[in-house]
Amino acid sequence: MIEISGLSKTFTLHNQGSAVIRVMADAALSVAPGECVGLIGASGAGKSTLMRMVYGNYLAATGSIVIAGTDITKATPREIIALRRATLGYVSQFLRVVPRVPTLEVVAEPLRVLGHPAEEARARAAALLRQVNIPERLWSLSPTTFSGGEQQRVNIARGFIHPYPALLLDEPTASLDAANREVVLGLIAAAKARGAAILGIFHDEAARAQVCDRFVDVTAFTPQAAA
Ligand SMILES: Nc1ncnc2c1ncn2[C@@H]1O[C@H](COP(=O)(O)OP(=O)(O)OP(=O)(O)O)[C@@H](O)[C@H]1O
Repeated sequence: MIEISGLSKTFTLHNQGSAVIRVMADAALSVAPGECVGLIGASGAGKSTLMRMVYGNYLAATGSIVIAGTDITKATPREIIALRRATLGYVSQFLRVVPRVPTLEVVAEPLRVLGHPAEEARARAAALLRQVNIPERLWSLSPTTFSGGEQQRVNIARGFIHPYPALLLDEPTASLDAANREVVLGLIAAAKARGAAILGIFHDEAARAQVCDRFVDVTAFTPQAAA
């Protein structure tokens, strides 16, 4: 479902004499349907950079990232948007939303843009918000004033509302208490059971041991190690 090969990345620092730094060389990994692969490696090894390339936010210098048949390194912006709508979900640590949109609508939105009727999308959003323990009195408010943990749970509800075939998770349990952490690990397990291919960064070792089937150490892709 996710096939990465020969992937390398350089950053050009335009404000520092156009210095070019190589941060990744010849990265390769694959994630099969129903599998959760955890990215590990020291701070600065390139985990976030790799995730951003898979989501299409960072350009690759060389190589390919094929997701459900589309090579995101060569896709047009329109193709990337279509892939993100239907196929490739992403749950980041932080919620970014348009101000003043109620929480229920924020969570329902991914289904709305896929053409699901408003009532169905809202019902599904309500069920997920209940599951991640966001009190109903908050659903009509914008999540911008919510606590860190509440915002993260809204983000998780939004990220799991559509059954994406491929899912990227960046620290999905970072600011959660033990009970909510278990809820999120349950959502991840359910996504795997329905066949999602999941690539994640989890600093929480117990969480990653519980949901990951295997790990890829990105240190192996740093240019020094590859040289
Ligand atoms: N936008 C950028 N411009 C220049 N260098 C960058 C940029 N983003 C990342 N880097 C560099 O790429 C390398 C990998 O960073 P990255 O954030 O991917 O590491 P990480 O493994 O996710 O670290 P952490 O666990 O601390 O989040 C680092 O040396 C970093 O300085």
